[in-house]
Amino acid sequence: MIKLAPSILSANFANLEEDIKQVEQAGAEYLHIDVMDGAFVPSISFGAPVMKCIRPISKLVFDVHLMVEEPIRYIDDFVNAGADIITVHAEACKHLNRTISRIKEAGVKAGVSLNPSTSLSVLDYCLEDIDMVLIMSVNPGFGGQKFLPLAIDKIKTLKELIRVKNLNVDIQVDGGINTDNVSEIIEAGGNVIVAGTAVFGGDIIKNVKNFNEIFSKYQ
Ligand SMILES: O=C(CO)[C@H](O)[C@H](O)COP(=O)(O)O
Repeated sequence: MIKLAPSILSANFANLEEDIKQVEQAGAEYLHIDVMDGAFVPSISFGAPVMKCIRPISKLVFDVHLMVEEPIRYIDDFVNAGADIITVHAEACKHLNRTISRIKEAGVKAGVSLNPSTSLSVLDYCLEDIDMVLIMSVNPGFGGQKFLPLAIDKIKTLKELIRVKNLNVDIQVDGGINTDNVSEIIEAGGNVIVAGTAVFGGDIIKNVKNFNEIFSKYQ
């Protein structure tokens, strides 16, 4: 199943409730929540208190992408604020194994994200323990960047690795995705598609429906 995860980084923060309701009404399944600390990435976005405020207004899967140094420090905060999935960057964790264990002990799904230049080999000793890999197709920190084509081979290789090991791990792809390039990403093996600008820029309901129409060809 291919799923759309609209990234609220590109939503209108003065109108967040309405924007979230629109993506939900239009048929998105996840809400991608980009948390940036101004250290691991240059920007600062928002933290668990904001997420706690939006949790009661939506039944979407809250898919939290922690772009923060040593995310282990914030796992309990985001679990208490209503996260369903917590994804951490391999590059940001001193102790990745411990961080994954902490997420799973807290009762939510665990994801590991890789920057564009990070090798898939960092997954060698954790792929069996996680629910999702997030392949960054831009350098994290900003919405509205151009998709990096190097992600395609990476997705294909990861998909094959998951197949050979007979695992049930989602491949999420994030950055610069729109209705023109999403088919190539799905054909490479991506099944959780993050889109910010291409969802929240313009007519939100129409944008979500356009993505879902493309997804329906692969279901
Ligand atoms: O993680 C991110 C940036 O670090 C964003 O989720 C990502 O860039 C999505 O935005 P867009 O679809 O506009 O590229």
